Amino acid sequence: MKLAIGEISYTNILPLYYFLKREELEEKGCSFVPQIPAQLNKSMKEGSVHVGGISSFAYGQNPELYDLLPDLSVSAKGNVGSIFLFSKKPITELSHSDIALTNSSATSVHLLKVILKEFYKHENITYNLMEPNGAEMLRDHDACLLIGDDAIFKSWEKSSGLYVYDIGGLWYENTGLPMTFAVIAVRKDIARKENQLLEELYKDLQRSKQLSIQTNFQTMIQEIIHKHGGRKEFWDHYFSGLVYDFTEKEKEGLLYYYHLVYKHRFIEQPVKQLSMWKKGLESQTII
Ligand SMILES: C=C(O[C@@H]1C=C(C(=O)O)C=C[C@H]1O)C(=O)O
Repeated sequence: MKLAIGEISYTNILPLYYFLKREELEEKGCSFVPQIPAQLNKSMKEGSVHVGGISSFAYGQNPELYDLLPDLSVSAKGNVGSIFLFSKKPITELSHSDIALTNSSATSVHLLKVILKEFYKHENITYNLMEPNGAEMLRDHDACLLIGDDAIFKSWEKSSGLYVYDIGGLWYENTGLPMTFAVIAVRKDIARKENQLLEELYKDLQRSKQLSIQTNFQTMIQEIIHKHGGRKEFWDHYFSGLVYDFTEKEKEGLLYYYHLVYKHRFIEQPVKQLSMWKKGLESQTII
């Protein structure tokens, strides 16, 4: 296997993958590995997956292992629409509470911890990682955090008197910055060995992103409705809130996130630079 490509198994990343020429890539030695973010983070670190979307938090834990593919990310400037805290109490009253966290995430669980500590000054919160099942999580906890399709489906349930907070929105209100939830990373060892194939994949990811945007996500949305249900207006609104670029502004937001997760010691080393992959060359570190 030349290139094992990780594919986050949530709807949010689909625009980057939907129009890939999968068969051509497979003929050239690529394979696709669909997994939830927490599994992909692990597979990339261990080396069984070589390139693809991972939690931006996972890059921050091991920046020495990866380069980031330029102009690609899963980000939001404000509400993200699929990362929610469902709470029995208002968010201002969560000190001394018990919160269940989905075990599928890395970025959002730490983002929530940072928001509650840094911006709300909450103390003594107990966090428990659990399978992403909202009803189970809320049985013995004051609140639960869900991400991806699990969060979307839970948000469709009839209102049950819960307070619902969009974590991307809370980040933006407090920082004025976008938040990058997933980056597209490549292991540095593979980037050197498989540079040409990587270039082809990169071009194809860019093409998929462009086609998705040009077609207003419509072909993709038809298929999503068939698979998951939901109204066209819901999905139109969802994709209009997601950002697939990785400009200086997203980088600024991400570096500020790394600053805060380091400040609260969720990562061991500060991350002040991002190492970007560059076609045909050694990676470049940018500030
Ligand atoms: C936008 C989202 O971002 C996801 C959140 C992740 C995390 O919290 O680790 C990882 C990958 C992203 O696909 C989402 O959950 O819908």
